Amino acid sequence: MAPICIKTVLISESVDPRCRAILEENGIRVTEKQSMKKEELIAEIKDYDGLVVRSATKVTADVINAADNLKIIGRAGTGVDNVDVDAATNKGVIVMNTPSGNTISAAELTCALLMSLSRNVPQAVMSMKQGNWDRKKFMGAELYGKVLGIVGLGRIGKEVATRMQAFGMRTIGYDPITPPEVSASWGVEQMSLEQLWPQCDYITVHTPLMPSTVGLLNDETFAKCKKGVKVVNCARGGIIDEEALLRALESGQCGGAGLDVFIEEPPKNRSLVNHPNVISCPHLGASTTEAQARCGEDIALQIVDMVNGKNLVGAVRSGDFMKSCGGYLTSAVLVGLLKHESGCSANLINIQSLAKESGIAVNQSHCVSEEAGLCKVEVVADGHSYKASGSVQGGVPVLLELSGSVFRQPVSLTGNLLFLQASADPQLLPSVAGVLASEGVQIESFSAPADHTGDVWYCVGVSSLLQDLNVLKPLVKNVAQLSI
Ligand SMILES: NC(=O)c1ccc[n+]([C@@H]2O[C@H](COP(=O)([O-])OP(=O)(O)OC[C@H]3O[C@@H](n4cnc5c(N)ncnc54)[C@H](O)[C@@H]3O)[C@@H](O)[C@H]2O)c1
Ligand SMILES: O=C(O)[C@H](O)COP(=O)(O)O
Repeated sequence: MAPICIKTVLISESVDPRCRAILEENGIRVTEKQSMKKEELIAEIKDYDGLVVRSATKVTADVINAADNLKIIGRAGTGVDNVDVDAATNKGVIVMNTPSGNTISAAELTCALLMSLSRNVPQAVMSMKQGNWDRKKFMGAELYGKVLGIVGLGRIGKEVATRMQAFGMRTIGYDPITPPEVSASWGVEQMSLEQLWPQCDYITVHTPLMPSTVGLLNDETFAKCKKGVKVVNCARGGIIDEEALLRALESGQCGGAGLDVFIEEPPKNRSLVNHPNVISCPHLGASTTEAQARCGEDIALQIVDMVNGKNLVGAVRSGDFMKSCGGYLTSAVLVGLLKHESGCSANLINIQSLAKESGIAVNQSHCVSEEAGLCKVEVVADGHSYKASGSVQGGVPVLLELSGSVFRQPVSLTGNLLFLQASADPQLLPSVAGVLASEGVQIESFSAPADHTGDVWYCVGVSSLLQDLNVLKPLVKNVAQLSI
């Protein structure tokens, strides 16, 4: 991938000092400013190329749109629900996280809450501190032989399962993505939620917060559970509906809850926190020295790798399509087509959402090809069809064919590229070179197709993009440019 220039980074939360040190060792100026109000952040962010946050900074569309230079939002941790990823993507800002740095810590806190719920440890501690010695009130129940339902069998769900199996718990679970045979290999039997609810003595949720997981446990689903079921939420506030939980605790349908996260943090409404059968923490899942060291270090290294054009690790959405050859090629073709059509500056990160907004339908399909790794993309815009095929060679995405023109050599999709469609003419290159020179642009490479019949596509590597593509229009039938 092409390097991205990051000279200044704002760290807006308490992130491990290794993060700052690594960024500074790599020539990036770092400012740390914590607990800023929204208006302060909006005023501050204008000057920075990068922002590093944890979960408390709300990186809303207002903040992103105020950030004229912003290229990267780094989340030192897992959840990016505090970042408006759509707004960032539309503005061409990469959002990246460090999803595995705090997995063990979050899993261990979940296990601690499960154990505390079974033996009323926090309540007993409080009672002791008040001078009591109450052995009857805090009668517990063993975890051994009980059923633990795990909703969300990703990184944390898996670690919780294997730890709680050591206590003799039977672990069952549900995840729409993790295949049942995979979770079975670490001892979790998968089933539908309808089958899961009535079997569980304990339920723990480990999904992201998204429309399909909001209120997974609600009045209706609590009613399907065993009376007295105990629940843990160490994932995100709202996956267990807070009002339904309170009702279930009051009716005894829920026997206890361990909560590390809340819809509003800190919660203004303290009804759950103050309930005698609730034990809670102020979002401490990732608050260990080890997790913070990993996340702080990882996010800094990921930013440095990106700056050096080495790697794009941890990118949340842009990364998903940029990591694949098909996604890269689709984005590159779209940037070429739309760069001068859309009012907003198009780049490889935001182009797919800009295209969607412009009503351009992009269909990516995969077909089995004899040439492994070959990828073909067709973009239909304004009734014209543009087809490209490419692959990744030595880690570099290359273009092999553009709308019927098969290039003699693969064209590296890096740097500033000019695509020209014209009828084959030996005078084309000198004429184009003359126009480019008069615009102060040098030719760095030239790729011609193998077959010169009819209108064909050429690719010209240039020192910089042209201010106005119209200067080439008298010489060519079609022209597009992009910077990668
Ligand atoms: N309390 C904390 O401090 C803390 C720390 C780390 C992570 N977290 C949170 O924990 C959660 C899990 O993190 P992770 O790293 O395991 O994520 P992950 O992406 O590895 O796993 C999430 C799993 O949820 C599954 N899922 C998605 N929709 C689902 C649904 N409707 N029903 C069931 N499963 C569904 C996904 O398929 C995935 O396997 C996230 O919300 C994350 O933000 C909290
Ligand atoms: O999603 C996460 O990584 C956790 O919720 C931790 O958030 P924190 O970095 O604010 O502790």
